Amino acid sequence: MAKSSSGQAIGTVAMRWHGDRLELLDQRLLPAEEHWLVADGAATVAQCITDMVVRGAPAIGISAAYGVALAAHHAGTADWRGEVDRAIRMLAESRPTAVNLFWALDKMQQVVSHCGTQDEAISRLGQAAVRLHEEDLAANLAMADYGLEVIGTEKPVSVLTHCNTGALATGGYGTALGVVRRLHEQQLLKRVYADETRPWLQGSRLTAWELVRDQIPVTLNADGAAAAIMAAGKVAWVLVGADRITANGDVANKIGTYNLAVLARHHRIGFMVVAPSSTVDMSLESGQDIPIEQREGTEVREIRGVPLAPVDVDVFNPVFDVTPAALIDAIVTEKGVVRNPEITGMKALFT
Ligand SMILES: CSC[C@H]1O[C@H](OP(=O)(O)O)[C@H](O)[C@@H]1O
Repeated sequence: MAKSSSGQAIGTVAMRWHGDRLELLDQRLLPAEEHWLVADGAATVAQCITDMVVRGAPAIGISAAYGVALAAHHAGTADWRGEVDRAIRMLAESRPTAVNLFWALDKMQQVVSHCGTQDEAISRLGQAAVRLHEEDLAANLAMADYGLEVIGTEKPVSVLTHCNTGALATGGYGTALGVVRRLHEQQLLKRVYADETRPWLQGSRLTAWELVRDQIPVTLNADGAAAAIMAAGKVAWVLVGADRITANGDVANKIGTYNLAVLARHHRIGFMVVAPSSTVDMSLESGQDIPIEQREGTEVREIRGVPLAPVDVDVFNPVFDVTPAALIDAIVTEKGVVRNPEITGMKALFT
């Protein structure tokens, strides 16, 4: 396994970087099977992103960065720069919503533009991808502390989460699930209620897997049970991640997040978005400008080939929705917290 800048092996529960290949835990098979795929080129990394072998906004950006490094490593010497440029374009086509992907590719483009030889590109792109990975992990840890500050340390709380925002989705600790881990470490977590998160089931298959594995108290619930959980006063906060945050503080996240924001406001429960600054897109004024990914209808009609609906029924399957800033109590980034983003937008932290 390749070494980080501190000389430590760089890897997480979901990805392992070796310099000439990237190993990815196939998240489509969890929790039943822990199977690793080996990506030895940018095309394989791009396909793994599209097919959601690896998913989660920060993890998408990190794996794409490694994909660019692989493109330099395996390029023919004649046109190595052209091959790297084509790899960047291919990776940019892999999924449309998580801005972390485009943020990471832009970082890698800047690095390669300063490289004169292929050897230099191989070395500097590999170092840049590792650095981007390490910085995301550091951001996770900083956000966990900010999230704890927002929630407070007076008494233990229970929270509700949606989708998966843990080590599987990031550089290795988690965004919203990083706050959960910090609460647990500080004996300030009573329980996590984890939405199963239809249709791809990131909650039941991934979040429950992570939390059970880490012995963090978790109760899995159907998405439709979230309202009853809130009405029963079982949770004090809803904690979610993000795939893109626009200048006015609107947030694109997993489909069903908007539902939770409306419910949380109705029940006077805190609604917190936790996302690194690589998720903030100041070039977009509001959430209506965010491209929302539509995926295949089979993801709703069936599970692993088992039909759950008539094979020819029409399906509406946007995999993200947009929560307006007015419904968000705090947006936690590694640079600090934006409280009541409806008032200031993100310009308080991002100029
Ligand atoms: C910290 S992960 C952020 C975000 O990404 C997930 O989407 P997907 O599983 O489709 O990649 C989900 O929206 C998470 O909240």
